[in-house]
Amino acid sequence: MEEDQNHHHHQWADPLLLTDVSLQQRISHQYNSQNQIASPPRSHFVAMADSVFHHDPDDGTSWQNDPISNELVDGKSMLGFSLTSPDLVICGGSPEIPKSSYGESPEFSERIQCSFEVSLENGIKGSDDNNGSHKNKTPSVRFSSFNKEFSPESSLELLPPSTMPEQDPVPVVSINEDYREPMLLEAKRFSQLEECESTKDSGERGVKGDYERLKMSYECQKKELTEAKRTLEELKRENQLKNKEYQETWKSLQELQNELMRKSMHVGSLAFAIEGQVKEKSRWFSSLRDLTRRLKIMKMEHINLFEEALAYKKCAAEISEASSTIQSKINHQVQLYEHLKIKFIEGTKERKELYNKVLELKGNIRVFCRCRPLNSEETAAGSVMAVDFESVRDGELTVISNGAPKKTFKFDAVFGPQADQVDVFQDTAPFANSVLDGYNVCIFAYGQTGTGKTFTMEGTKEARGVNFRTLEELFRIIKEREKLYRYDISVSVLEVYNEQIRDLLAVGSQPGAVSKRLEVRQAGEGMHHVPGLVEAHVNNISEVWEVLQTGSNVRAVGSTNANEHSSRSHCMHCVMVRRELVEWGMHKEQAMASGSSRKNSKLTHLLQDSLGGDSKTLMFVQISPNENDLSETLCSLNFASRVRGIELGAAKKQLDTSELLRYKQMVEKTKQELKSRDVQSKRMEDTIHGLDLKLKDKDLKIKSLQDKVKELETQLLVERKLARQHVDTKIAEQHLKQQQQEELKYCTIEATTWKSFAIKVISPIEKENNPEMTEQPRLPNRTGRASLCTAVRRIPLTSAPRRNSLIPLPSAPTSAPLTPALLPLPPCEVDEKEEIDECLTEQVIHCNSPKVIKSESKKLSSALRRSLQKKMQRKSPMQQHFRRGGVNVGMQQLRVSIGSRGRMAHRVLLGAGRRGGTKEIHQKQNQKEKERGWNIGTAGRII
Ligand SMILES: Nc1ncnc2c1ncn2[C@@H]1O[C@H](COP(=O)(O)OP(=O)(O)OP(=O)(O)O)[C@@H](O)[C@H]1O
Repeated sequence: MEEDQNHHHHQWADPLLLTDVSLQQRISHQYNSQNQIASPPRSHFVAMADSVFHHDPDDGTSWQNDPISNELVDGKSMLGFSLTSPDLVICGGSPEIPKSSYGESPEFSERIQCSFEVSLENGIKGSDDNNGSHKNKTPSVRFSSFNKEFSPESSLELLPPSTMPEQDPVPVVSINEDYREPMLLEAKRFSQLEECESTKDSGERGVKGDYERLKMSYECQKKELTEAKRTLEELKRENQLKNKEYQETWKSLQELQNELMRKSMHVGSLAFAIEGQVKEKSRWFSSLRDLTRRLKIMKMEHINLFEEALAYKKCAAEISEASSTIQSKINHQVQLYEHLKIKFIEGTKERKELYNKVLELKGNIRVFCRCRPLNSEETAAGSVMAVDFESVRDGELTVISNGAPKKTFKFDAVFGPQADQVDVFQDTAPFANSVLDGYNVCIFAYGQTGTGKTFTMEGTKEARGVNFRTLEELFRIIKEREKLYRYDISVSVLEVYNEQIRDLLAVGSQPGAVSKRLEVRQAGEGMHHVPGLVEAHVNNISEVWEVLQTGSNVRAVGSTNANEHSSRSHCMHCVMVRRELVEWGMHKEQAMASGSSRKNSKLTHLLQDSLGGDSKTLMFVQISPNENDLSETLCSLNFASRVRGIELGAAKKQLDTSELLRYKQMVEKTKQELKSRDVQSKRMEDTIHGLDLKLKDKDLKIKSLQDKVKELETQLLVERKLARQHVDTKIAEQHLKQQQQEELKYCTIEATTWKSFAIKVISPIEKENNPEMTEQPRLPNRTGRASLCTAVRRIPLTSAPRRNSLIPLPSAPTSAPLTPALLPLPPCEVDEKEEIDECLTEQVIHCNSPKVIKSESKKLSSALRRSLQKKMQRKSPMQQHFRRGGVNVGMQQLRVSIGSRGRMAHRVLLGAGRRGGTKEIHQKQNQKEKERGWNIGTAGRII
């Protein structure tokens, strides 16, 4: 812009210099030829950069010339200049300035190229006489601006006035440089004329001479005046013409100036717009850089994630391999476990058998003898002890009568008055184990009234009896075996009184109340039971206690001589145990009965199942220590001895103890093995569980990573697409703007009328999305001038060229080379489109370099070709033939013909009329079908 302005300045500065020099010459010439000027312009003219002033030093006034009329405002001078703008200087010219003087100006201006100040104060004839002192001064011209050829000290001076007093001073311009020749020549010519006239005057001194001289002078002046008048007229006319021309030129210049101003403004706005565009472009480039950087980062992340995913896949494969190994080990362990389980079951069975053998060795009916302590009354009465407890050892008991041992009894265990409930139960507990092993167990107490049967079996809250403790032991063992078995325990409490069975758990079973009559029945397998008896399910020992208390509270009680609170009845607690093997789901039902009993047929009937077969029986024979009860005691002990003696076979007792020991060792060994196997199996299960959890965690991680990779890929694709669209749009806009700028640059400034027309702007993106838009006819390119003020902007239809660094949309689907033979085929089906779409997607994702774009384009073309070939192959030759021949063939329309082997097959009946088309076409088609191995015309061919 600055250069342009300088250019314009130089271009328009020349007329200023031209005018100034011409003015200078004209002034010199005028004062030499006509010394008498009516109103001598004793003044100096100053030509400055922006205006020309006429200055009168006498009154100090200055006038500026009228730029339009080129006349001074007060009419004192005809000379003037106009400077309408800093760039444009228009010369008005004076009527006295001949045209020829303008011809010299360019050279002079070229040489000088400066503005200057002219001072003519002392060199003009007719100046004010009162200011004679000014005549001695030297007119001078001062330069105000110079190029490199002039130094700032350069000056242009007028010559000093003539020494002849009678003659008018002749202002002579002298220039102290070589550029003053034109002015010096003019001054020389004037001085020669002056010399000639002075010589003539010196020869004639007389009146005649004066007359003649005056006459000649008059004639001469007259002629000169006439000539001057004529010249003046011509100059006036010329001045008018010049004025007219000047006005036209002035108007033109004003228009041009206006146009220039508009253009300057337009250029300024364009510069502003360009600056904005440059900023926008830089912003977009920075955005693009940022996007590229992010893309790189995302690529790196993608690569890292991909590698991580691969590592995880590898890890998953390893885990899978480990899992399969573990699974095989588990299977092996499971097999081992099954084997051990079988062994365990066998061992358990063996243990049970051995245990039973041990019990059998000990006796299926075991008899414990328990003697209560003397009560307070007996002690107070000074009762004597009839039993010698000091000599009690190994189950032997000696009855004393009158201070001497009367009879010794031997039982499985003997508990004296000091033995508490815990001691008694220690030997009773193994029967609880037998109950859970599936044996019928019967525990009952037998004895005289008041000897402690109820105390032993039920006990008190502070000293729980055998019933409670046995059930407690049952629950303890159930807890131990809960992994192997599930047990269900129910309790029934009944009373046998006066040969009647009473359910103590039934509602309304209060003493004396009328209750439902219960009877003992025999089941199908010979088992005896009481139909309608309440069975209370118990899950823990507290429920057991409640049930026992309920039954105990409703027992029929009375008083005897020996027992103030005698129960007066037989009470029986039946505990039903149902066992279920956890894995096998087997069900077994067996029972335990306990009670306190007297000899009674009903009771015997009830205990029939528990007293025979495989059942185990424990009898507590309760005795009184009082010597007064000796006969009753001996009776009970004798009965118990018989019971024990009857059940214990002598042969069994004689079994070898070493064999029993060996069996015991085997049982212990099996138990240890089972325990260790259990621990091992548990460890393996825990390990497998932990590995399963790890595997699941890894699977979840892999899945989340895969999802993340997919998400990143999708995001990358979207961002690439957006960036590509954005950059394409911006490049297209940039391209359009550049083209407009180029058009503006090269357009000429001329007034031109345009017939405006609308051009639809098609962006590259629209063109991609609507390919048919590209097929619109292109308007012809305009040639010639361009108007700056057209109503519609001219926008080229050609889209901006793509950059290779960006991702171009593939144009293969429309530009793929299709051979004429392929063109008539119908468009691709959905699967082929999908294939192409896949190619496109793949291309969009991966093509980021020209090589890749080229290869992807090739891939796309080949995919298209493949899809079209598939399309051709998919249509069978027969179908193609029918399609080309114009025959509509469906399976229902085909006739079935019999082949050579008599098989039914579809046969095509093609009449010449149905095939359609000409014979030539038919022959060609036949030829093609033959080439493909099809012979439609063969009759009986199996299709
Ligand atoms: N081993 C013992 N230690 C302390 N006290 C006992 C013992 N045995 C019995 N007794 C007490 O003897 C009394 C009578 O006992 P219990 O009622 O159990 O006899 P019983 O045989 O059930 O009588 P019945 O046949 O008449 O019902 C009770 O007060 C009981 O507390």
